[in-house]
Amino acid sequence: MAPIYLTGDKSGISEFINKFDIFLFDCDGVLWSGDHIFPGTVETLELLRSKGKKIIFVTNNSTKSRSDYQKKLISMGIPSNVDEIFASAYSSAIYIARILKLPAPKNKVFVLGESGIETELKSEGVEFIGGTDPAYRRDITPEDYKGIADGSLLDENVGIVLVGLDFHVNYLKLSHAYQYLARGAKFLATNTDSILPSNHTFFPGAGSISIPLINMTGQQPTALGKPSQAMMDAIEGKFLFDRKTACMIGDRLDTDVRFGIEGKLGGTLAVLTGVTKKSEWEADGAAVVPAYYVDRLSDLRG
Ligand SMILES: O=C(O)[C@H](O)[C@H](O)COP(=O)(O)O
Ligand SMILES: [Mg+2]
Repeated sequence: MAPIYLTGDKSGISEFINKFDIFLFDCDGVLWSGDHIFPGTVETLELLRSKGKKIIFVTNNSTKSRSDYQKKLISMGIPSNVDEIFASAYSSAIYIARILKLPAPKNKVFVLGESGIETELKSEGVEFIGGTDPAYRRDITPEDYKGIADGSLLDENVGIVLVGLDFHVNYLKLSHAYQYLARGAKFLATNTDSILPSNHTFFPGAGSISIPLINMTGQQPTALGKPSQAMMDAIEGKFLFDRKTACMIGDRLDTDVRFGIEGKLGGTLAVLTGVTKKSEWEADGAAVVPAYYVDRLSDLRG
């Protein structure tokens, strides 16, 4: 069924808003593009809150922790508290600590990613190496080749390799990560988004960081961000909402809209300020089609 276009349709917009009690908001490509907030975003969230709607921020961006995101939201004029924020670094930490629960000592994580992952792993008491450690932010040396090959530079307690968006990925980190996977470590990814919408264009996404390891091992990582229903279950478990009264708002079909559809939410709204273009769901046989769409989030202000 073709999605309902709401931009400029006042009665359609109020019918849409009245239909839902809770809105799950994607961030990159919907609220902002990098550090550039889209005009009218603050007012649109205020409008929904003024109508008693619950708002949860659900982002695949693992570079920040929930408290980092709270700071970013507040810095952009969006009042929020940590409890309203669900990010892929957090859902990954929960999965590792509370679901995977590998027996010690071989339960340490080798991180390919930024501080957001480290903060959330720490908050769940999960040990890790790699990540933002400056010891890995350098060129590989002959000593590295030798030490990696004979294992003297590897940590035998690493049982998991977790890959997220890493702005400092390099040959040395990939070499360590590969060795751990080759030794049987679990291959996890915070998310597999191919590109990152930022500064009104696109940059390599987390999914593009794990590709070299997929290529080397032939393994696919277990992805813990949208559209993973493990994340939806965790959100529902935390907020105890009726899925039929919830709507997922996002800029990507393969993560956000699919997340809402497979999560059996009452609705999905696609916003055309990020990754997905209308032509993608208009294509013959398009697998994922949103229920509604707007040109930009602020169109919900009518
Ligand atoms: O590369 C990435 O990790 C993604 O592009 C980014 O995280 C998307 O974030 P979201 O749109 O889910 O807020
Ligand atoms: Mg997005």
